[in-house]
Formats: sequence, C-alpha cells, structure tokens
Amino acid sequence: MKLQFAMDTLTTEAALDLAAAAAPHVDILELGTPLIKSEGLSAITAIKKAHPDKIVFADLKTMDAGELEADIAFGAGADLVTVLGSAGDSTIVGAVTAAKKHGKGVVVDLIGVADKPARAKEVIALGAEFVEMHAGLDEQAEEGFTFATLLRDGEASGVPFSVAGGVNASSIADVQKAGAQVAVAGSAIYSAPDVGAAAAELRAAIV
Ligand SMILES: O=C(CO)[C@H](O)[C@H](O)COP(=O)(O)O
Repeated sequence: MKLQFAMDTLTTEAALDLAAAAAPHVDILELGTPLIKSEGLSAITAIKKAHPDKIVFADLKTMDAGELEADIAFGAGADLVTVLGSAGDSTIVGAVTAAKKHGKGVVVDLIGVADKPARAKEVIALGAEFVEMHAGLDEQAEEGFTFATLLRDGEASGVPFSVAGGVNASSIADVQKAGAQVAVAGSAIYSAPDVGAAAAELRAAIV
C-alpha cells in the first residue's frame, strides 16, 4: 500500500517545507484543494520540480470542464488529478482523455456520493486509475460519522481504491487490511510537531 501526504496548507513555501520533511517516507505528495485555489498551478510545478521522483497529486476536485482542467494541471507537472464522482460521466471521460494525452492518471473522489461502491465501478469503467473513498473535513465533523463505512465501501467496490479523511497512526492498519492501494493522510502529518517523524510512523505501520 502506498502512502499519500495531503498538504492542506495555503502557500507554496509552506508546502515545500512540509514536502521536504515528509518526502523520505511517502510515495505521493498531494497538493490540497485549498493550496491550489490559493496559489494556482505554479504550486504544482514547484512541488514537482523539488520532488521529481515522487508522484505529484493535484486535488483539483473538478466538477466540470474535465479535459481542460486536467490538461492544465498535467501540463504544470501533476501525475494524478482528481475529478468528483458526482460530476457527469462526460466530465470524467474528458479528464481521462487529457490523462491519456499526457501519459498520466485520473483519480475519482467519491466525497458526497451516496452509493460509493456503485459509482466506483462506473468510473473505473470510464478509465479512472482508482477511486478515493473520502470523507471530507466537514463530513468527519458530522454526528454519526464512522470511518469504518469508508473501509466497507472500499471493500464492497471491488475496484482499486484509496481511503482519505481521518487516516492516522491508529487507523492506517485497518485501511491496509481493507485492501486499499493508497492511504491518504493530511492532518495526522501536517499538524504533528515533527512532520518527518509523523510520516515515518505512518510508513512503519504499513506492512
Ligand atoms: O481532501 C481533503 C479534504 O477535502 C483532505 O486532504 C483529506 O480528506 C485528508 O484529510 P485528513 O486531514 O483528515 O487526513
């Protein structure tokens, strides 16, 4: 299982510092949606330039204009981009078209999708690399939210998936047991007093 670090920060400078500390322990460096909205495509280019050996993941959360948005992010240096699972099929197909042109990939984020296993199967058939079983920051704060639902949905989907939203040192072993290809951790790493040590702890929990 790969480890993805979601850098939910607002400046390229802060992201470069986080990436430098965590890179030895992670496989995928994710530019969070707020970072891309704050700094634009130049942040993607800066992270890829500093870490050419890492998979750079641009969390665009595209909802429309799939081909155009994916094309500009791949052009800036992204290896993977996200499109929302609630977007229309044509938006996902558009992003996949751009990915094929660049030799890169599309991840479909199932945040907010009611029947995640069913939509997961559909978007993999449209050409997505894998889906993200994702509970957003707001959903995690809702009453009754349980992380176990994400794992069950991943297992039920029968397709390659990542898990995002609340992954930490206590939960990452369960993510692996559920069969995820990728565990995504944001605040468990970037909020830690020692970012490198937090990333190393998560890496050590993966067998
Ligand atoms: O994409 C996101 C929010 O939309 C986050 O990066 C992702 O959910 C990681 O969350 P956490 O900080 O709980 O690990």
